[in-house]
Amino acid sequence: MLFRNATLADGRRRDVRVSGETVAAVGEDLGVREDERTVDATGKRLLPGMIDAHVHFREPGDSHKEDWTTGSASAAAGGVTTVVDQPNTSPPTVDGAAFDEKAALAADSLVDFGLNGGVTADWDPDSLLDRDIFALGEVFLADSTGNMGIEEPLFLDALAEADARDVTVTVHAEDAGLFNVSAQERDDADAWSAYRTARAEAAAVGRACEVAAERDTTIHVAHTSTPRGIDIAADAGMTCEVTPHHMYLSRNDLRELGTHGRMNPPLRREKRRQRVYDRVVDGTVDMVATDHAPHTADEKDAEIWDAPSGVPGVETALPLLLADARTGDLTYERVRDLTAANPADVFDLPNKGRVAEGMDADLVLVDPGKTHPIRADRLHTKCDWTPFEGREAVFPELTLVRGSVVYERDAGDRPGGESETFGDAVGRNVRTAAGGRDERGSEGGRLSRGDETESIADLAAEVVEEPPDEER
Ligand SMILES: NC(=O)N[C@@H](CC(=O)O)C(=O)O
Ligand SMILES: [Zn+2]
Ligand SMILES: [Zn+2]
Repeated sequence: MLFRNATLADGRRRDVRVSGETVAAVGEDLGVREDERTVDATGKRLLPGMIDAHVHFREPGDSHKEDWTTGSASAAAGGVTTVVDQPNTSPPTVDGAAFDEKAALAADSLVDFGLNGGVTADWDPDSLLDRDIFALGEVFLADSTGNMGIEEPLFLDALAEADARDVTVTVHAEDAGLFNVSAQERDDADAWSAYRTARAEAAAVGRACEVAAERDTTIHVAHTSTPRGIDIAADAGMTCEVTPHHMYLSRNDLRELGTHGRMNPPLRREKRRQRVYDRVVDGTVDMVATDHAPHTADEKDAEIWDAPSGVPGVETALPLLLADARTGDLTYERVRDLTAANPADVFDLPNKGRVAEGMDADLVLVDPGKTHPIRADRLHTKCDWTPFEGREAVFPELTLVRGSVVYERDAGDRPGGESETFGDAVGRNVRTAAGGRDERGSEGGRLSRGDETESIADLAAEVVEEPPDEER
């Protein structure tokens, strides 16, 4: 397959040839071969597929919310070519048998995948870490969907087990001891945000980074939602991700979203949202990951204290970022780094994340000139709703996973329209494909940052003093 005259993330115009599973050549005029499909990419952007390091595809146990077929179709249509599934399924992915059960289900995936291993009192590190897990996590330092919250001693055990086998640990950082219990007297949707305070996140991020640094290891902080949490992780030399809902939605949106806008960590004040967005723009944030957490609309239509936490997002993340690249709020290079190059570096996927010769042909073709409003009924997640209804976004026309077309839409049609087609379930475990954990480099691909870990204890202490409503 040959993409002719495509514009890459850095603005270069190039022909890109795909041969088998990889990018065979990137050049100025590669010449057309008779036996290959040619795509005229003039005026279009050809980007590396998104690596979404945080999704919940709900199998086994909750396939009425999502399954690997619908979740991965949603990913493919949104330009996501690798997903990382989290362990809070039923049963939870905390031992070798549970991992094997999930791995068999993931064979339905249209896109490449990683499967994380979880930590609970019942986990079995020996059998779990013997499998090709992607990372250990998200380790729940407070309860979220699945009630997998653990206490610090178990977290320390998990850090040691993972470090001994060179597995990265990812953390859901909230400190339930700092939740604002007085908010429980309220019954409006905003009460959830008042309850799970910004301070509870910052303190938990600080503490998790501190204990990791003391043990001379690193962690990746999942779904940071506050500027303070991001700064603490970055200053500690750790990595972090931000979700599209924390980039684009704030407590102001809860009037309209109601209980559908409940998630962990919750939506923050508008001022904090802006500062989170600034940190995505300036590169303090390492990656965008969706925390795609589907629940049905029926389930979400409950009292605020009864509704499940989580929103879908895997299909709309890259399209929303590309809409911002169109207006200039983000550069295409930043979008590439946030969605592909950085997750590939942080999680050690050397064949993914860039459009270059020899890399996996995980590619997304978009026409930056064409925006479409996000409509729930045109998305492919089983949960059938979106918190981003009506927002303009730039959807892919073509998505390739290791050279196979997994999603294609006629350039003239709208997303979710008649001319849309999906490919076969070609997805593979990215750890197994790389030859398993033992054969990967021992250094991992963590982004290097200054060694400023001494100040973490101070930062964490400072956070505990901080008044809850201060805008930091
Ligand atoms: N984010 C959420 O609110 N929910 C997630 C769990 C999680 O990531 O904490 C889910 O699995 O539903
Ligand atoms: Zn979480
Ligand atoms: Zn999650």
